[in-house]
Amino acid sequence: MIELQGIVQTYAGPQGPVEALRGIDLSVPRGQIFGVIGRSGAGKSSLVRTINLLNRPASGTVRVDGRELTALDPTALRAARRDIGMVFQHFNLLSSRTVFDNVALPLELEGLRRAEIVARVEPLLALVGLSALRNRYPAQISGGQKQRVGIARALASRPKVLLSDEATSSLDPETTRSILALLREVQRELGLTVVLITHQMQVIKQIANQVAVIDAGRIVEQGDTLDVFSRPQHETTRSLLDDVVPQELPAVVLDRVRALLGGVPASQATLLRLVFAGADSDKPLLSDVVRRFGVDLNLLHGQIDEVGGRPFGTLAVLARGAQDQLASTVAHLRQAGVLVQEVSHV
Ligand SMILES: Nc1ncnc2c1ncn2[C@@H]1O[C@H](COP(=O)(O)OP(=O)(O)OP(=O)(O)O)[C@@H](O)[C@H]1O
Repeated sequence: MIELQGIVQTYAGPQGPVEALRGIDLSVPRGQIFGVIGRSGAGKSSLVRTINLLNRPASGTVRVDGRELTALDPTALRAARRDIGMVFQHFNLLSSRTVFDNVALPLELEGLRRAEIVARVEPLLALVGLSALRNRYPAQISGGQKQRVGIARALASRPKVLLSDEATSSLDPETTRSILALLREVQRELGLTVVLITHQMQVIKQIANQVAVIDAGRIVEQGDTLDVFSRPQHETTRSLLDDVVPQELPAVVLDRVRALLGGVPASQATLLRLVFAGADSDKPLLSDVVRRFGVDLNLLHGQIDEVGGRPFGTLAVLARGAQDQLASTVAHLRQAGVLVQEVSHV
């Protein structure tokens, strides 16, 4: 649905040119919620604004729904942009217009008649849960409600693509959850393709089917969100993930392991970090290995969660038994689809 090829973006900075994007290739399939995560200054805003050419890249091509936007003249580009809605961190509402009139604005600019505008805006206000607040002004509603207005306005032109530039970054955690749930609902209901940029892994975890990690103007890792959460490859990904899925065991757990291991020969115990992702997390695998191989298991630490709506869990387990029992345990878990890491630095 969205194809970026060889995107380079350079700004004139006070100390010379700033290379914000250094050759980005990205392919976003139709109907996905595609998250782009990176630290401050990594190039996220530059990237998302390239998709609707709010930022025209120095080089590279942008294709949306089969049309090469970078090749269109200004009139054709204006028309093509109606297929691409955008939601902003600071909402960008007009303070002198009511909720209804903010949502209606893009339709007025398109030249639609009042009756058509009313027919489009009413259901959108219902969809975002704001029908009752239609006559309020932005100063009279909360941050979360403002973002609902922003989402309804972005949907007014019936876009196929919705871009979200840090849409939840200035909201509290609970409001963030409700706005992300709304984005997911409208994505499903309208069959949209959503590209969402964020610096919070929590946002990716809650909503994205696929994720790309951007670092210093380059995509350093991308894939299915559950795969990236299970097997992060790049240091930046691991460090961003640490907030929601601790990559190392806490010191207090390692202390407990040392206490449990007192006097046990090294060959007869192993500390395992297990990652359960997707359907595999439903199987009774741990009781299974205890029964089959006669190992002892101590559950030390863990969390069970959801990533992009699918089950995801990590567990730290101390397994004790004879060498062959331990080897069979690890092999069995791996065969069942569990990612098993043997932690050696205890
Ligand atoms: N208009 C501009 N002029 C000069 N430099 C810019 C401009 N816009 C962005 N930059 C620089 O380009 C780089 C990427 O910026 P960008 O805003 O895309 O990053 P970001 O990941 O969105 O950061 P943040 O999360 O802080 O908004 C940064 O080094 C930034 O300072």
